[in-house]
Amino acid sequence: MLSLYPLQSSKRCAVIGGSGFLGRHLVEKLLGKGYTVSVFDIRQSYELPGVTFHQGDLCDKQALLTALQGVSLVFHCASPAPASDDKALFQRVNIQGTQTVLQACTEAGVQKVVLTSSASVVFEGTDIKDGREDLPYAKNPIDYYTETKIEQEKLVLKACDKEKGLLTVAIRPHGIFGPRDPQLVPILVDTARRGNMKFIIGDGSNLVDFTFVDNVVHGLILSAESLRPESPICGKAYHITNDEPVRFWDFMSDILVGLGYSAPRYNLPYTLVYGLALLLWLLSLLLCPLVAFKPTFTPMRVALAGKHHFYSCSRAKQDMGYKPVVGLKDGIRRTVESYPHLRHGA
Ligand SMILES: NC(=O)C1=CN([C@@H]2O[C@H](COP(=O)(O)OP(=O)(O)OC[C@H]3O[C@@H](n4cnc5c(N)ncnc54)[C@H](OP(=O)(O)O)[C@@H]3O)[C@@H](O)[C@H]2O)C=CC1
Ligand SMILES: CC(C)CCC[C@@H](C)[C@H]1CC[C@H]2C3=C(CC[C@]12C)[C@@]1(C)CCC(=O)C[C@@H]1CC3
Repeated sequence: MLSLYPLQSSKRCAVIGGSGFLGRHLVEKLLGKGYTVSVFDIRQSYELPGVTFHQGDLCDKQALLTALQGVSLVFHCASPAPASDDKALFQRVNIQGTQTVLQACTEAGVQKVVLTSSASVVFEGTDIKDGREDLPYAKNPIDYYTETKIEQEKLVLKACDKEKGLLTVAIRPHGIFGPRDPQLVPILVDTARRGNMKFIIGDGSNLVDFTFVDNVVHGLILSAESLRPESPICGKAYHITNDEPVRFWDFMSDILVGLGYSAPRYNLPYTLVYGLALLLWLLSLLLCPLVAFKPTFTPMRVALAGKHHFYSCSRAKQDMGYKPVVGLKDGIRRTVESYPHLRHGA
């Protein structure tokens, strides 16, 4: 029963991965809503009044237990970056580490766990249009990141147990963007600066979701505040997007042009680029003991750039009243303005 730990304040929470892009936006919003926040992360990237930092690896249960003292709500937003492509690291952090997080939460008397999963858990490199949460998990995940995010989500949802007093939910955002994002805009600009953003992969008509970070934060907090024993959201996964599918290449062009770069113009056949990306990836695996090179166009990125992948968030609308708080155009404008150092010529 939830009354097992009555002394814990419902406004005291922990954000695991709170030094990262999404985690820090979440922490800032939580503070604004009157929460007291403990951040647990492998690194400390900022200081803020009202935040206690605990630096440590989430695979270390003792370190977690210290950070979770008196905490009733945990947001789990930590993961190695997809670009690392390090199988052992993903398994250790996303699978074993998540098991450790769940054990520590149980031992510390935490009542609610909100996982940041990913809509990619159902993406296998083929088109997804208006995908709902009942789509099966990818049988052939396209990379180790996706493979371990699937196992992580399963673990967290299975841990939901009203009798034991632990409620869990998984939020699945897609293509998060916004100020301070270390992936999407920096990789895009780096590729453009090297002269490799001239081409459109496929015919350019594929629709995808990109989600402004504030909308993800809104979905995370909404789910935490809706998570009660009688709520329909217990033990379930929810897509959280901007609910405005956009052509992948229009979105990329808006960011590039906004930052003073040219939009890609020439089309290349999807299968050709995907085949080349696969070949390069295999080569990088074979040659890694001799030379370390990381291809920009990985099979996952090519699939994301050339296929439809947009998701329905009607379940989140229905069960928790979710509605995006920032529109796509506004999100793109705010993002572009936040990267003066990445502008062309800067
Ligand atoms: N960005 C996106 O488009 C999407 C992200 N997600 C999910 O959202 C979550 C947040 O992603 P995002 O903010 O983009 O990622 P970031 O890399 O910016 O944030 C993740 C944070 O977790 C930290 N971390 C990594 N390993 C450990 C560990 N062993 N112990 C403690 N902390 C650790 C990272 O540190 P360090 O940087 O040193 O590794 C980083 O500070 C992730 O779970 C991701 O899978 C889901 C869908 C889309
Ligand atoms: C070089 C270009 C073809 C593409 C540059 C932009 C990409 C770096 C990004 C476009 C879609 C993004 C995306 C993710 C990471 C960055 C992109 C590939 C995720 C894989 C991040 C983690 C997730 O859970 C899913 C995301 C899907 C979209």
